[in-house]
Amino acid sequence: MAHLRHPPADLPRFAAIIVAAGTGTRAGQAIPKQYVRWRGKPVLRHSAESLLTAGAAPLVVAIAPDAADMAREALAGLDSIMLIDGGDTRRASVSAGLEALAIDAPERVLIHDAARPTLPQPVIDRVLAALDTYPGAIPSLPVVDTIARTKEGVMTGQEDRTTLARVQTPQGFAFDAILSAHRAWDSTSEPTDDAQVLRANGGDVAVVEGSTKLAKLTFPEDFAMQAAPVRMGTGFDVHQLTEGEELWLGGIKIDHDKGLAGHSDADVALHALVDAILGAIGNGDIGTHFPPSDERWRGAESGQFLAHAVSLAADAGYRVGNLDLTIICEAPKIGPHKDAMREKIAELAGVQVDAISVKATTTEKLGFTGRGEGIAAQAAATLIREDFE
Ligand SMILES: Nc1ccn([C@@H]2O[C@H](COP(=O)(O)OP(=O)(O)OP(=O)(O)O)[C@@H](O)[C@H]2O)c(=O)n1
Ligand SMILES: C[C@](O)(CO)[C@H](O)COP(=O)(O)O
Repeated sequence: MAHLRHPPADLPRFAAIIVAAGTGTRAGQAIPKQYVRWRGKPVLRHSAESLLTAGAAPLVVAIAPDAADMAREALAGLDSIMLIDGGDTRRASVSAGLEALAIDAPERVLIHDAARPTLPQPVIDRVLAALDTYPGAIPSLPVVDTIARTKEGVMTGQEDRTTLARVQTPQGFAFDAILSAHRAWDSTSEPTDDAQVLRANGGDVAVVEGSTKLAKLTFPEDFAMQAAPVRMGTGFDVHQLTEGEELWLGGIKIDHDKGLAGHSDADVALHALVDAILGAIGNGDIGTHFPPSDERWRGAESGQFLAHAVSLAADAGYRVGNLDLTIICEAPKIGPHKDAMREKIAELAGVQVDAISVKATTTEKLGFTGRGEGIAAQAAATLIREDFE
């Protein structure tokens, strides 16, 4: 496994360290979490492949000494990998990786948690680009929740979240700067990341945009979403037909004597599709993400709701497989508009038109749809795990 190769000339040159020597105690899996199969392959292999594809050479992987067989199996067939023994803490594992690289020191190094399997190339690019200016760079996400200070179960204050960020890996460094910083660290305390180590030694750290896809697998529930290669969800919605409103259905404006009433454009068909997608990823419903109490969504085009649901599915590791929609009304006639709706929905969902079905039915003049008081829609969605062929 120690066949080192150089990256193609057009790729940025850097070394990388993946720290994979932890026990994964909080994840509660039968084996350390970095060796658990996740989205088709061991957790560790995902980011190893991403870093190698991005041009990391060599890629040092710090493992627990008793996990060598699992590590070799997880990384089988990958070139440019150096397996080394990690330490008792994350810091010690990183230090061991840096010392292994110091023998033939690279200019730059990325340090990454094995526990963050999905590593988008644009994040690597942003971190490396920041190293042109700074000795350190970290990907981060904004804090979206209120951050409270607490004592004995009672809130005692709050932080100004606009000054805070959630820090991820890979963290990038000028190699000599991070090696010196680790060597100088006072080992009576443990840093939670390497940016702290660099800053403690006087190095500036740039903050670049991270990715929700980089989420760390920490607890058992973080593994829950990964099991199924295909997930399905259903959605249902109703809006009232009233005079003086435009009629939007399936992303298409239809000439009709009445339109649907609602906080947004009231496109009942797209709303049912949004709920079907959110249902498939277990992420609430349209009201959770676009509450009617929020003035931003007054009169909003529902196409943006569908596009957002698709992006949430992508964040969870899924793409749309197919969408099946049934519109329930006496009028207008849906048939003449079906193809336009299919095309619009396919565009919003990022799939081919043949993955979209639009059907319509009446309720034989029964009930509120039969009396023309409203339109209902129901939908089913399948989502396919991104790595599933
Ligand atoms: N002695 C250690 C401890 C942690 N890590 C690595 O540091 C990363 C981030 O740590 P964390 O998610 O906390 O992993 P664990 O320490 O394994 O988890 P836990 O705290 O639940 O045991 C992981 O990829 C982990 O393998 C490491 O290389 N060496
Ligand atoms: C390095 C890190 O992933 C940055 O967010 C994080 O600090 C690791 O913490 P852990 O407790 O070792 O998981």
